[in-house]
Amino acid sequence: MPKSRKEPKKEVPISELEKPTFSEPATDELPSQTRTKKSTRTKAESKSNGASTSNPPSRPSSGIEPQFKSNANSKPKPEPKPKSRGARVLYWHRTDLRLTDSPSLKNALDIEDIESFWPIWCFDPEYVYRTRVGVNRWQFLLDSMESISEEYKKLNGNQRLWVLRGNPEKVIKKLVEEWDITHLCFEKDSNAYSKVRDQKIIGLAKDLGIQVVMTPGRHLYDPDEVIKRNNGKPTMTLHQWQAVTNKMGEIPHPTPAPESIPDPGPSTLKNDEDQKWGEYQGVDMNRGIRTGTDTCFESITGPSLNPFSVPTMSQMGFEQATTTIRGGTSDGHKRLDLFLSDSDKVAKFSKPGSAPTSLEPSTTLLSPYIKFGCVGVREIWWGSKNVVDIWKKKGGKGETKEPENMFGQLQFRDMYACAEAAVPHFERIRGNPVCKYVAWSLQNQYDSDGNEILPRPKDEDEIAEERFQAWREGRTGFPWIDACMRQLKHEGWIHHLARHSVACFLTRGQCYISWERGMEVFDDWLIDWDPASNPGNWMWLSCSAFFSQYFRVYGLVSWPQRTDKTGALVRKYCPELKDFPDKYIYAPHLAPRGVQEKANCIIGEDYPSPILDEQKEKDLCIARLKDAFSLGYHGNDEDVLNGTAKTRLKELHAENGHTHEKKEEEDKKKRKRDGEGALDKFIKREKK
Ligand SMILES: Cc1cc2nc3c(=O)[nH]c(=O)nc-3n(C[C@H](O)[C@H](O)[C@H](O)COP(=O)(O)OP(=O)(O)OC[C@H]3O[C@@H](n4cnc5c(N)ncnc54)[C@H](O)[C@@H]3O)c2cc1C
Repeated sequence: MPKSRKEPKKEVPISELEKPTFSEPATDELPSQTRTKKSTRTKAESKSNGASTSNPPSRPSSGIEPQFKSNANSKPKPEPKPKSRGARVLYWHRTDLRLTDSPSLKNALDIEDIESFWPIWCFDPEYVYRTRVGVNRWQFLLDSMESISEEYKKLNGNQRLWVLRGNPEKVIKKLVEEWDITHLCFEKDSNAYSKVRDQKIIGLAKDLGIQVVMTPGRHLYDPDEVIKRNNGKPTMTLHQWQAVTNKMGEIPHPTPAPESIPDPGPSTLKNDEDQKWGEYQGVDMNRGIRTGTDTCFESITGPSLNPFSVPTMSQMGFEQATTTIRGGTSDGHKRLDLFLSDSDKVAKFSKPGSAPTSLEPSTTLLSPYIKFGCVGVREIWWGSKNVVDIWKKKGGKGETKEPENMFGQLQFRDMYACAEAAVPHFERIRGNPVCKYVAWSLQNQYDSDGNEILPRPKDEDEIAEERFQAWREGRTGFPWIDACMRQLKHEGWIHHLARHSVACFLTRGQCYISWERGMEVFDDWLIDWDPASNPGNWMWLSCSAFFSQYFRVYGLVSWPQRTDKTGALVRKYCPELKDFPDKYIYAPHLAPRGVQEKANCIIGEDYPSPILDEQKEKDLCIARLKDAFSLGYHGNDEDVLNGTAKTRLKELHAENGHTHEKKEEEDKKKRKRDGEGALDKFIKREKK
């Protein structure tokens, strides 16, 4: 019997948090503060920097004195400070793994009279087990954590990224109690999951009597503010987003990176032996890539020989990554600098004009660095703006405009964020008010309580299931699709227009399979996966929302040929086809047997025959989408929720002859009319 998906997070009973503890030996000698920032900013000024704060600081009475030890180079040991004076700040890195362009970090460092400061990362078992993340994204995250840790060390030899393991509520409670925390600061996120989590954290902070400073900074404008100004509605077009944000003033300039970081306070934590830091009840969504034992959660601080360290892939039980794209704020900034160093490229950046077929990325490849907050969006925006302004001053002409230029790209990202934050169930069809209803094959199924049924029951549509697997594994028999899917799996990134191609093919182009299934594969494999951009773009490509020209379908041969007639990407990712002549590289099944033999690749044996008839399926898909648009259902309509919409739509397809059977019949008639087979044609031609 398939089980229903567990709803997020189980509350941890307080009793469990208060079990007896034992002490772990101290590992670090802590020097005195190298910098205690005395901010002259008032609280009102801090707020005007976008931060929202909760609860005035009130010192928790844990009875633990701050531990200050002298620096080897410094003079006499300072007297231990009496409690309840300076601020003891936890800076919680979640969506930002950078020091530059971080209004949130700036607000944290601007807190008056900082006594101790810990930049932390909290590995949440919910994230580690419940979220689909492939090996390449894991590796990218770990790289990015290492990279920011190095940046902290450069600013203050006593600092690092303090990596903790466990449910954030449990971990934060423990840190507040043991490290005597007064402030918890983090970058605000606006997506549905983060909001629920943040409310819990804010409630916890209130109970613990600490102040929360939550600052937006992940987008050009705070999505919640944009939605508020849009009367609570999502922005469903770039034009809508621009109309609202045009009245919100200039995009803020990036805040400078800090020049120094205060010292941390104590660097030890008691390990509660019986505390289950990795407690999680549900399906491990990453079990497919977890080939080893996960030792990440054995204690809150990680391995005793290297406490608070960034875990390795093997400590998390994961296989090695395959991607060549490595994470980190340092690499991200190198990539940004490289882009900005070519002013012509920046000024004339044109997304539709870039090549999905090129072996080296023809766009910036900044998306994974933006996703993990290794690079700030305002740095890209203002960096590009300055370059274009100087270029124009020097006489440059013919710059590209929105939406195809770099500014348009960043705006699209914000537009999706402002849609996701305002739309319930943005990541699925059922219950999603902006998603048009199409009777796709392999849609998610739900039990009577509305919970998704997982693991998925076998779908009755076996052909669709086979097509889906072939698409996922890059063996559709269409080299362009297969090369893109294999590149995606291997590298965790493909060009935007390659994503268009594979998404269109899977959904409204040919396969007629639910975008939810394709989105899930991207959830697994993309290193730049984003909870707004991924479902948003899948809805766009499947004409479920944002875009509706369902009759415009990407050709499986003509489209890649537009930018590369030689098929370089196919030759790289489908090496079995590498010796085909250019003429057949995107359609090797059309090559005569002799050509196949010469290329050492027989279609149907060494490389699959096409899984479907491109044109026939395209016609059928367009016809069905037309039917769906005529009924005009959306994911939250009662008829969709109770299943009537699916039945009505299927009846309409049958009435209009938009079924495989009818199409087959028509084709047969047509063949008869035109003459069947090669011989008939030959006779006809002779008669002429
Ligand atoms: C089906 C599908 C799924 C996608 N899933 C994601 C995703 O999970 N995460 C993600 O970041 N992008 C996603 N995209 C959007 C886009 O493909 C990538 O942002 C882009 O290809 C990243 O490459 P780049 O950094 O070189 O982009 P560039 O062209 O250099 O653009 C710069 C930045 O602008 C933003 N951007 C550009 N286009 C888009 C867009 N259409 N939507 C949202 N942001 C955009 C990205 O942050 C990108 O890094 C998806 C697109 C499709 C068609």
